[in-house]
Amino acid sequence: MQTTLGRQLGKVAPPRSRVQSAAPTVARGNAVRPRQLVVFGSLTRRPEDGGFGGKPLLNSMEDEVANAPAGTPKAYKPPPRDTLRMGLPSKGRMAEDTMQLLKDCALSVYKPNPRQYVAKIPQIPGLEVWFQRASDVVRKLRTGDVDLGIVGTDMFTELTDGDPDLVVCHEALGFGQCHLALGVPMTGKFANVTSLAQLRDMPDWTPDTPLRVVTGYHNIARRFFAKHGFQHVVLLSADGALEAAPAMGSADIILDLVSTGVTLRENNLREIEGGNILESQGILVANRRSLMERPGLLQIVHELIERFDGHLKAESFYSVIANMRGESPEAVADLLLQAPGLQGLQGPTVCNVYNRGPNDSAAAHHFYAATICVRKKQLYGAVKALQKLGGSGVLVQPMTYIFDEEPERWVKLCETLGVDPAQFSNGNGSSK
Ligand SMILES: Nc1ncnc2c1ncn2[C@@H]1O[C@H](COP(=O)(O)OP(=O)(O)OP(=O)(O)O)[C@@H](O)[C@H]1O
Ligand SMILES: O=P(O)(O)OC[C@H]1O[C@H](OP(=O)(O)OP(=O)(O)O)[C@H](O)[C@@H]1O
Ligand SMILES: [Mg+2]
Repeated sequence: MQTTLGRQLGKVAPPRSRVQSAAPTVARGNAVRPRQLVVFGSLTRRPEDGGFGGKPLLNSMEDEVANAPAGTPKAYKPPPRDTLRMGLPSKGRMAEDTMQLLKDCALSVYKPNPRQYVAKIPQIPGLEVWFQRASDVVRKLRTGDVDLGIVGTDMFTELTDGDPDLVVCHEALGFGQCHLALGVPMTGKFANVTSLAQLRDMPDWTPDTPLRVVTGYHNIARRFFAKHGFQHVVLLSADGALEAAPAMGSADIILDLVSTGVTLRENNLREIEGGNILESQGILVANRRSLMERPGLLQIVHELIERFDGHLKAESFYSVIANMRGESPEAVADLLLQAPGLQGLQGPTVCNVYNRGPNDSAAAHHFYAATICVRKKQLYGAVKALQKLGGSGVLVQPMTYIFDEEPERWVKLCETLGVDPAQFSNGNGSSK
């Protein structure tokens, strides 16, 4: 997608003089859409620029579908297959975190060797795992070459543009948390720019000297700047280390992922008010048609949601057992139910402790063991409260899973798809 010039410049933007502004269209991949407000840099090749040797570049139908704007009728149909497929990121932090999540959910991904891109999950026999770059997971979900996938919200939003053929089955997998934001220099002409409105209203931006934004998220950027009334913007491309571009002079500002904020800060950039565009984390996405037409896929999604939710919910709780003095189990339960933070999820479990006094004599006090779930953040307060109520021998254990009767997300997904959740619950699914 880049010209020779782009490659010579190490994939970062061209100097301002080479930027073509005020072009009437914006291109991404092979999709061209008319737009007035935002222009693009000369590094992006348009289909009408022609291909090699002056001949137009030909694209496969699969490629057209993978990169088409949302809502485009899809002519491509994936080759027939009997297997069910899940795409997972093949490298980088998303890959590691995805594998960790599956491991935490007692799902082992069996990959005979590291360079092989297909794997099995023995606990879910009908499902093949295919490792792909995260962006390709999204593209293959769109074409239907994979049925399920785990990616970041950022990538999903950038590449699908609200495509109704894809369905988000789990929107918060608890890893890869970051946000997409503008990074603006702290010094120079930006020294006093602390908000989006101030950035937009700077007199510097004209058709000849547009605001140069370097980003890997052109679709999101185009929508964002148009929505916020920016008149003269040029989007430039780079594959990494974007934070260097303003200091290098090859861009004015950046639009990139931020997590700790260290990279921005170390490159003398800062976020501005109104410049946080999108919150992102790992999500589970499915091809809608696959969900409806491929036998067994919904059962697998049900199982994945149950396992993910069971694990993610458990992560924020401890199981706490305390020996409580009391007249009866009911009296102990009453005591706990009245104390803030000691009710557990649905109420405490209280049972007998068969204790003896010294030398096998009768015990001076009768104890009951009360078990409750306590939020990790509230643990210390809960222990103190238990002690105040006469609790002793307080045991704290990590939780592995908390399974609800039916996860809310699953019920919502069934509603979205117009299917009855009851037909998939309890024993009808794949292996447990
Ligand atoms: N700093 C970050 N903190 C949390 N999540 C991130 C961060 N950077 C990227 N991600 C998530 O990881 C996904 C993949 O990012 P990216 O393509 O940059 O790969 P990577 O894992 O950083 O590896 P590399 O950049 O070396 O290819 C992003 O789409 C985003 O969801
Ligand atoms: O806010 P922080 O915690 O500093 O993280 C933000 C950085 O992380 C990502 O880069 P990555 O490390 O993936 O390097 P890359 O630019 O080569 O992709 C992202 O593109 C930012 O540069
Ligand atoms: Mg990266």
